[in-house]
Amino acid sequence: MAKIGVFVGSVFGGAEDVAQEVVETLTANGHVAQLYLEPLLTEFLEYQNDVVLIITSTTGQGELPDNILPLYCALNDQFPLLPNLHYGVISMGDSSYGEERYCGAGRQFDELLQQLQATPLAERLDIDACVNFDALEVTLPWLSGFIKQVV
Ligand SMILES: Cc1cc2nc3c(=O)[nH]c(=O)nc-3n(C[C@H](O)[C@H](O)[C@H](O)COP(=O)(O)O)c2cc1C
Repeated sequence: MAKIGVFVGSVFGGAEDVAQEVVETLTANGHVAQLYLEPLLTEFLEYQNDVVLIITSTTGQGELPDNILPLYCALNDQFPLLPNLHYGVISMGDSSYGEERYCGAGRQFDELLQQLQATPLAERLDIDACVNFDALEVTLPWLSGFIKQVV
């Protein structure tokens, strides 16, 4: 049983819907999962010896949604090293915005967590709204692989 924080970045609610399903699945698998919709650095740091999942859409031109941007900026500014943190990133986007911008928010978060010395438990999942109308179709198989890596 692991303690898993699910930190969400969403503009129109799609990533939030995915995150709610993810929390239900994690809980059904015996983990203690908590959803954060307006995530703060203090909340994130409570997981520095545990597991976090970032589930974020991309907005603007490859940018982070407003609700998760303060957490990203605080991590980037304070730059706390997190060598005991394990994580996963589910990044939602749309490839019609172009390669540079596609899933930019999740990519930025993934890169930052690697710089902070956290360890990914699975390769980032990029979900393309052009291809996957139902994000859960790709999320749930990815999540079952992720869960197997959680000790
Ligand atoms: C105004 C706007 C800007 C967007 N910009 C990007 C972008 O730069 N890159 C990308 O991959 N997707 C972009 N998207 C697509 C969204 O990330 C995608 O539709 C996502 O599933 C929305 O999730 P949400 O409902 O949680 O916000 C954009 C969507 C909108 C409406």
